[in-house]
Amino acid sequence: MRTATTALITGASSGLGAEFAAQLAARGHDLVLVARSADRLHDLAKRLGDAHGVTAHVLVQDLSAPDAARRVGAELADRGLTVDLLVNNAGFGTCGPFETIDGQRDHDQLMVNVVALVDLTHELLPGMLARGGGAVVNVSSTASFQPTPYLAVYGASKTFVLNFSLALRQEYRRRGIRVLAFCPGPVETEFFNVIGTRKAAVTGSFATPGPVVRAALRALDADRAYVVPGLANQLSAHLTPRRPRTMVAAIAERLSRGVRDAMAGGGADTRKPSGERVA
Ligand SMILES: NC(=O)C1=CN([C@@H]2O[C@H](COP(=O)(O)OP(=O)(O)OC[C@H]3O[C@@H](n4cnc5c(N)ncnc54)[C@H](OP(=O)(O)O)[C@@H]3O)[C@@H](O)[C@H]2O)C=CC1
Ligand SMILES: N[C@@H](C=O)C(=O)O
Repeated sequence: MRTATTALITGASSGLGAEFAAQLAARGHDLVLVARSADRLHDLAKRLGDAHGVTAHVLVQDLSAPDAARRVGAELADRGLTVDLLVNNAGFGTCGPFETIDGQRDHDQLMVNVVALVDLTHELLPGMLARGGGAVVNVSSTASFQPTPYLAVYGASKTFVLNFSLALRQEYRRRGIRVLAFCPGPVETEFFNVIGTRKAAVTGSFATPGPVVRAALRALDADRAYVVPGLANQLSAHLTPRRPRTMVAAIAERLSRGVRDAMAGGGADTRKPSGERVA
């Protein structure tokens, strides 16, 4: 008899995704862990299986591939797995003046942050509806609430994720499906190594993954539409949309010049994380 519910988490090999996996395992969910880094996923699956007695499956997939979600769906079917909670977390950013960013890298960013997220929802939502319930957590960002000069494609990808999630929630809220847009501000993860500078965190204040993911799961439990962890992040998320859009974009450009300068050789701040924080 099937008792545990299963959560599929993309980008589970590090950062927020690994933290979602740990907190969901502690709640008793079986897991499907998706990312490219096979060794990290297998280590995490073993660790969480040993610690919490859950079953953690590993599914190695590059989500920038055009048929990534179809491959994930086919692999789940082969293994006889169904998914009750989809956490679309995998993602990365690019930054700097637009013309300095590699076009293929931006293309791949949209494939992972946007296309794979929509495609995986297409793969898994029909099964949730057929079984009478389920949930989707889409990882957006505080970058979703305004234009983000020098992170133009990244911010726009997260605006897509926010609005897609809010729309989907309205479509499915009476059919047993919860949809949450999770909009964290800067969090200490490998995100800033990948993007190339800690200056990409324009506020300069970092949270740690534990409390931020706890806030997401509390919001999911409460069936909230979206959540912005941290008071300062909430204030900026809720105040900026009330100003003229062009003014917000102009202010954002001034505040983000550190990102531009860092990518021109100004140097990244490489401070290490310490303690647990919700920025
Ligand atoms: N850290 C922050 O300040 C914030 C992050 N976010 C969002 O949180 C999410 C998680 O990022 P975070 O944990 O911070 O960063 P990390 O860099 O620590 O984790 C990113 C995860 O995404 C996976 N990933 C990246 N590219 C691909 C790919 N092509 N195919 C499959 N998986 C991929 C990585 O796995 P692998 O390399 O093994 O494939 C990794 O597991 C992202 O969507 C990010 O935009 C939102 C707001 C703030
Ligand atoms: N929200 C963070 C990333 O998405 C940031 O502000 O850097």
